[in-house]
Amino acid sequence: MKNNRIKNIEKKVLSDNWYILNKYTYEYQKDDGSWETQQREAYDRGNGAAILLYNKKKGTIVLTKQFRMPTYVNGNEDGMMVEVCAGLLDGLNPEECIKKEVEEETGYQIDRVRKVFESYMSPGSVTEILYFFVGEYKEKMRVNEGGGAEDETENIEVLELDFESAMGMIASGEIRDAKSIMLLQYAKIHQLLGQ
Ligand SMILES: Nc1nc2c(ncn2[C@@H]2O[C@H](COP(=O)(O)OP(=O)(O)O[C@H]3O[C@H](CO)[C@@H](O)[C@H](O)[C@@H]3O)[C@@H](O)[C@H]2O)c(=O)[nH]1
Ligand SMILES: [Mg+2]
Repeated sequence: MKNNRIKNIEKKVLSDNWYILNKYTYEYQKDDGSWETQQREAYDRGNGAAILLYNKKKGTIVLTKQFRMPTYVNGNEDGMMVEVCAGLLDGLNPEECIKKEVEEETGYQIDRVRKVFESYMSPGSVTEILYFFVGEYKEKMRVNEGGGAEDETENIEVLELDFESAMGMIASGEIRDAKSIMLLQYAKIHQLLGQ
């Protein structure tokens, strides 16, 4: 940490039930040189990785569909979310993590992935940085049905969609998950699936 305008950082754990909610109190030096005390809560659930699985020949991509409680309590009618495959690092490096998640959630065993960018997803409240990948899948790489890890009570449906229909689902509001929109737009801009 290298910001001379921040000092005396104190951390108080507000909740450590599943992930950790911390309250930070610190002094911040304003433009006029004076110091003020600030407080910010930061939810720490670790970092994550996400991937767009695509098949250039077929013009298709693989997405997941699952119930997301935080969206259900905030206007998402049935709580179901269509998302790219993603998961928390859980001690692995981003590349190892995403390959493991791809196999667990979608059933594909892929050997090559390419990192395309990284992003803080909600910098005002969540500590998480997310690493973004793209990777090609082929039918012969399917080793199981996917669906998510049993011990994590994940119930994930695997969707194989035409790339252009998925782009249409952003416009229609059927896809409204930030990491998924970012990767789909990356694929469009860089013509990953051709024109
Ligand atoms: N019991 C319990 N289980 C939980 C809780 N929160 C999460 N879990 C379980 O932990 C699993 C974590 O699954 P991952 O696949 O590793 O993570 P993810 O939830 O898919 O995370 C991805 O999407 C997030 C939301 O967009 C991203 O924030 C994250 O970086 C990653 O990309 C969840 O599916 C769920 O089963 C909780 O509070 N209690
Ligand atoms: Mg996941």
